[in-house]
Amino acid sequence: MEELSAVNSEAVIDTRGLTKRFRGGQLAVDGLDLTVPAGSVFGFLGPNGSGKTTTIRMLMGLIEPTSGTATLLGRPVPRAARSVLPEVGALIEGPALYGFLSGRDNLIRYDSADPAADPRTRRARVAAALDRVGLTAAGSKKAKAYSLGMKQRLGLASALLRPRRLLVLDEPTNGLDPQGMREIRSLVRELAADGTTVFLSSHLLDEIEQVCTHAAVMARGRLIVQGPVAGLAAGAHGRLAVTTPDAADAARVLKELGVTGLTVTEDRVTGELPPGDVDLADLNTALVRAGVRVRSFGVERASLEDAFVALTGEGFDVAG
Ligand SMILES: Nc1ncnc2c1ncn2[C@@H]1O[C@H](COP(=O)(O)OP(=O)(O)OP(=O)(O)O)[C@@H](O)[C@H]1O
Repeated sequence: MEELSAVNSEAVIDTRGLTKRFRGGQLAVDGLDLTVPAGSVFGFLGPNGSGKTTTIRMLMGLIEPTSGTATLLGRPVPRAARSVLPEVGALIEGPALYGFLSGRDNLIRYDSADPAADPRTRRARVAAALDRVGLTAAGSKKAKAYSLGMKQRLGLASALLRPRRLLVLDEPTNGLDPQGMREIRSLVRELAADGTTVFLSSHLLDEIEQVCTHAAVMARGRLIVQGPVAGLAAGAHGRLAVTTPDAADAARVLKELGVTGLTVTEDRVTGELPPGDVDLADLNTALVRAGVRVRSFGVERASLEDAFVALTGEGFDVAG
């Protein structure tokens, strides 16, 4: 595993060798060392079946690890789950809602089931949570009349009925239309701006790039890489791209200068920059000297997808 960031002493989630082997022998999570810094929006990224939900279920004390350790907010789980989980809001596998109750009454019911929740402040906390997720106007509507995005926001509201230091969201935008996705993403950004650490799983690379400050990439139960999102993408080199009517000549010159993996179309050449320090100005000068008419010249920023492919040697090909 490649570690791109220094271990944060203020880790909100920290796991060492966390492993889950299911009874059938399936190794779902394999020796996970995960460090989620305080204040981050942390994306837990991986294709379907890579072990994300199993990890989250271990963190939330829902299933026992086979081996390894985990701490949440500095305290060991599952041992200290009782004392630590009240400070953690979680949304796992979609909210359980009563369709015949209003959004507001769903939250009241949910809060009433929490022995640690103060009934005297219940109505005010429910109103504040509805307001937080933009459901004040729809609060009296029956939940069965809610769109999927509204249901998901109501689920988030249930995680926000008391102050939380950490929110754990399992695929919070799964199944939502683009508008619903945008709403959840902007809500996540707002919550993070208020100082809550958000840990969210996703199989969508662009989602992680849009909302997360940090990410960890899982594949087949193993952690491939973790660190700041900007650093992860930088781990894959950007591709040089030249637009020119003299593409074949350009490719020949670039090849001589050590550019590899060249692709040539009618008016465009792209390729991998050679390792080490390369002055792009020298490449451009060489092209011009060779009589190549350059229309545009630059390096395309590597995406997290490029990084994933570079790290695993396989495409990020997921269903759904
Ligand atoms: N209760 C279980 N018993 C046996 N195998 C399981 C169980 N739960 C999950 N698995 C297996 O463990 C592996 C990891 O599953 P997990 O649900 O953690 O992946 P995931 O990354 O969350 O994917 P998804 O997004 O599809 O939920 C999969 O191969 C899955 O089939």
